[in-house]
Amino acid sequence: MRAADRLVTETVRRGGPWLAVLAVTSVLGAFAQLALPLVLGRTVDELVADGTGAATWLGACAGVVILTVACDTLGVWASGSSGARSSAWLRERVVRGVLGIGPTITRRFPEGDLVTRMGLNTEEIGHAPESLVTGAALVIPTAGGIVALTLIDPPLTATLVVGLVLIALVLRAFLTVSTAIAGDYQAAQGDIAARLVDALAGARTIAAAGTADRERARVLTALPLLRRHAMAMWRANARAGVQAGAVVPLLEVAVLGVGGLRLAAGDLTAGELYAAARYVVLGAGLGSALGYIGRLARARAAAARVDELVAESPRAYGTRPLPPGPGRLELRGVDAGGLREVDLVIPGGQAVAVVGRSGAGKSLLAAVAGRLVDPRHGTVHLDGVPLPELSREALRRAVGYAFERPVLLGDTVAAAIALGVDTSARTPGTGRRGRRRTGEGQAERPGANREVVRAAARAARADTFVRRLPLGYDTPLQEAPMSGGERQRLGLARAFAQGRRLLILDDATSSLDTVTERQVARTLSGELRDRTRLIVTHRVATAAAADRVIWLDDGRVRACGSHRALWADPAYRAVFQAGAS
Ligand SMILES: Nc1ncnc2c1ncn2[C@@H]1O[C@H](COP(=O)(O)OP(=O)(O)OP(=O)(O)O)[C@@H](O)[C@H]1O
Repeated sequence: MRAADRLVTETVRRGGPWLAVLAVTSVLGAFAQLALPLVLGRTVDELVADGTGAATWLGACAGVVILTVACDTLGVWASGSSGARSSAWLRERVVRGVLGIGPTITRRFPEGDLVTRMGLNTEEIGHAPESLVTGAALVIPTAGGIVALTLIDPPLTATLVVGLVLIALVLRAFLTVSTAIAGDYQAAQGDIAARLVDALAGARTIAAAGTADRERARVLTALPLLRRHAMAMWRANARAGVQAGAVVPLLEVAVLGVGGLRLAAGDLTAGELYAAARYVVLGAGLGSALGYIGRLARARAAAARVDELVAESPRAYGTRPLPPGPGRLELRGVDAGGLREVDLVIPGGQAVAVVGRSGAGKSLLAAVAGRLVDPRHGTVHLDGVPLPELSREALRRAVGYAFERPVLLGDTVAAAIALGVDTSARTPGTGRRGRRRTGEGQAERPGANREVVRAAARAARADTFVRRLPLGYDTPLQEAPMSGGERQRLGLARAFAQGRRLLILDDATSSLDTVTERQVARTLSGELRDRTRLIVTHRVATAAAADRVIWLDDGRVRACGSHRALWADPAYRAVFQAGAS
């Protein structure tokens, strides 16, 4: 729990100035509470005596009550604001961290579980500032109670201290137990979210199979567990509440008994006895920290889950730029999960097809070639530079990826294509470069961006259907329902617009009709021929059109050569005849 506690502390510190306001109001409120019995006691004594000073003390009572209410009100505001700031800081950090790790994060954490950790759990940690500061402020009346009782009558203090030790033990045990229960509860929540996200991703399949009921049961598998944890939390709460609550009346009885005897003996005044009874209740008020401790327990449990994300090392980038070169790719002794001992040299400017049966490691090779995945062993060089030594910017500009099922990101169609585009990029096939606006020096020339986007869309044969959309390139993505092939073409356009030296197409033309695929193939071997092209494919025509073919089998390079030469091997032909399955 130590790492989780560190994360909670760090998050609390990010509450900003509102945290200070919360601390001040909590401390002032606590002192006001502490002062109330004193002023009430003095008022009683004045009234019992001649009553001449009673008005002054009544005024003091009113002042203390007003201060208490003001502190409470401002405290609520400050706790909300500091909590919101803390959560916002943590969310920013976690989202940045998770996105910085790259695609491997979803191999460790299911997507729904990730969303729960980044959403619900970070919000729970956001309650920590209030729980910690307000809870800690409860120590003030307790300490004040001890001091005041000591001043009134030292023997009464011993009674209070014994009661406080009992309450502290109850609270400590409650924190430990409820942190564990809250962790189990949150894990069950994550499980439900993970299954739900899977179900939503497969909504079409579920509808087609008519298995919605079965799916509902599968998504809610953890529901009984969730209930059990919730009940356990309530039981722990009730147990601790009863234990801490029982101490207070017992203490009161003990103090009133002892105090009564001392009043009879003339060692205490009636006002002092009244004040002593109030201070005991105030001192034992530590028991009301239960609510704060419950919230703190949930924050700690949530922090343990969020810390697992924060502890994942983000992908490290180097600082080197990419020197001029043709886009030569070299893999040496690469081992990565499903890939073993891969040694390859792909000369710059070649179109290389990657073929093999399903599961042979083609996508993994594509991922390693552009550093979506780092190999466990071995190195990948682009124009002589190991990929991890390249700066993020250099890598992003050099490598463009297109996938079989591209996810389009951005507000509009143009933005989806321009994702990650540097407008100094050369427009595909034109040799022209987009220009930056001079003068201010920061803003890109919008026209340049548009030029790159259009050229890339033309190269991917997407321009015609995009122009037919209601607002053309400015059509919001949500208002542009697209077929699988159209999405693939936008995915291709995005890759063409971005990757200046290496294009990696992972089954990225599989949904295109034959005519469009042929047109894209012509672009690849025509205006894009100056870039190295790594094309994962199941289609024989694509392999035949490539300069050479890498044939993968069970994670290893089985052969590498021209399609024509490889075709002589019946096992190679079988890769296509069997549909690579
Ligand atoms: N990031 C990764 N890290 C480790 N192993 C991986 C990774 N991605 C995939 N694998 C494993 O590598 C093997 C090959 O998967 P890959 O997706 O590369 O096959 P493929 O040849 O592209 O198959 P298909 O033609 O069906 O798409 C699989 O066993 C998979 O579990």
